[in-house]
Amino acid sequence: MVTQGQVITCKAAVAWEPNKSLVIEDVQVAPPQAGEVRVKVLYTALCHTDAYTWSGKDPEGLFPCVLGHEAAGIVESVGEGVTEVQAGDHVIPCYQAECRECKFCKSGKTNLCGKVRAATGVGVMMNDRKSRFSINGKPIYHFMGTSTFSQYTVVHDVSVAKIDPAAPLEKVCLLGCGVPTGLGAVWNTAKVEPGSIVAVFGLGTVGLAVAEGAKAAGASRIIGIDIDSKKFDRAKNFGVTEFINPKEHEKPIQQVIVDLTDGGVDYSFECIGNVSVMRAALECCHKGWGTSVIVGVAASGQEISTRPFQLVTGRVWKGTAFGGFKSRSQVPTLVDKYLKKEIKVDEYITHNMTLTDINKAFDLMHDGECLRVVLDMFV
Ligand SMILES: NC(=O)c1ccc[n+]([C@@H]2O[C@H](COP(=O)([O-])OP(=O)(O)OC[C@H]3O[C@@H](n4cnc5c(N)ncnc54)[C@H](O)[C@@H]3O)[C@@H](O)[C@H]2O)c1
Ligand SMILES: N[C@@H](CCC(=O)N[C@@H](CSCO)C(=O)NCC(=O)O)C(=O)O
Ligand SMILES: [Zn+2]
Ligand SMILES: [Zn+2]
Repeated sequence: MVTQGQVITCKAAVAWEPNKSLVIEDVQVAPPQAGEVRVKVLYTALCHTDAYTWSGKDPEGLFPCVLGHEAAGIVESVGEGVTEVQAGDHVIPCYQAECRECKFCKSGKTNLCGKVRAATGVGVMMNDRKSRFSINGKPIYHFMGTSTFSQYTVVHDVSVAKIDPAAPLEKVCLLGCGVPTGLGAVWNTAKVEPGSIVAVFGLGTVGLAVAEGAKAAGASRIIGIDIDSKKFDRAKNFGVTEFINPKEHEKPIQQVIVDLTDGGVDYSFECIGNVSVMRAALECCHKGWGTSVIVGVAASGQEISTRPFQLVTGRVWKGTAFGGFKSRSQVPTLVDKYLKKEIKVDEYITHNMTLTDINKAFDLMHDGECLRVVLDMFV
């Protein structure tokens, strides 16, 4: 059946209102305009950032919308002027765009890209500032420029990475967010050196990927901190060498870590989204050089604080988006690394479900055993 140039009606999970169950709807997906790509999404995973926006706490959360940003699929058709991908290409949608032309892309200092960010932050496409999703004429907002909880989605051409077709899409969908974020936080943002002592706060997918990245970087000690002690056994397989549960200590966790490490860690990573933990993660760093990287996303209205003296005395506070990876250039390389068994991906997938079960899948994410749930979009 020829779909190119036609409106496609397909199934999507629509968030009509914050915190109300997602509803599987028949949505109309318009053809891609100039500079746009329509993707058949075959597999999507759920990330805690989807749950955060769905909760209503994200200032950029607009409703009704189609959430989802960790996925893999096949290009169905492309709009005018799109040269880097074509129908049939295997791709990973990238919420962090890479145009290679804007001030950010050319700076050599960041992976952030300015080309489409203003549009993706308000749920529309850049060309006409409108959505390509609708239900019987009512527009439904995009999310993060990806909206992968739909069997078909439209993305900007700067927001899609072409990958090796040999890669299993049901696995490499994870390379759209959580795993690269953790690895890149270590390799690109912190640039952890061999022999470093590392603290990882939060042992979910992102924290475990930090541990994996730190192990690969040659860290000598990788201290995992989580309020759920059941996380430790699994975390050992990702490189965590020691475990601390803050609930089992009277002293503040930063003091516990400083005492255990002769003055503090070289690098720490906050992978939870809790501003009190962000403070602890900074303050457990070694005086003079310790660097703390904020990875977790905290809700609107939340603010970080510490004594400025912590920074005056040489600690460095940083943050990372998508682990500092340049998406279109580096996601294909991560896929290749996975194919060469140089990075884990399968190990982060604890559940496989279908699009129709998406609400159950979100419930599962609050279960301590769950890392990533991958949805098969066409079953
Ligand atoms: N910066 C980025 O580009 C980026 C990308 C992906 C995800 N994120 C964010 O990273 C965070 C982590 O994502 P995830 O999927 O790994 O989440 P997750 O919920 O699976 O993991 C969080 C872990 O933190 C633990 N935890 C909760 N409160 C704690 C506390 N007070 N002290 C210690 N441990 C605590 C939980 O038990 C859990 O194991 C989220 O905020 C997500 O939105 C950021
Ligand atoms: N709209 C949110 C922004 C949340 C946020 O920081 N997102 C991360 C990616 S999380 C992926 O799971 C990010 O990349 N930020 C950089 C950017 O959005 O350009 C809010 O305002 O809280
Ligand atoms: Zn994410
Ligand atoms: Zn750019």
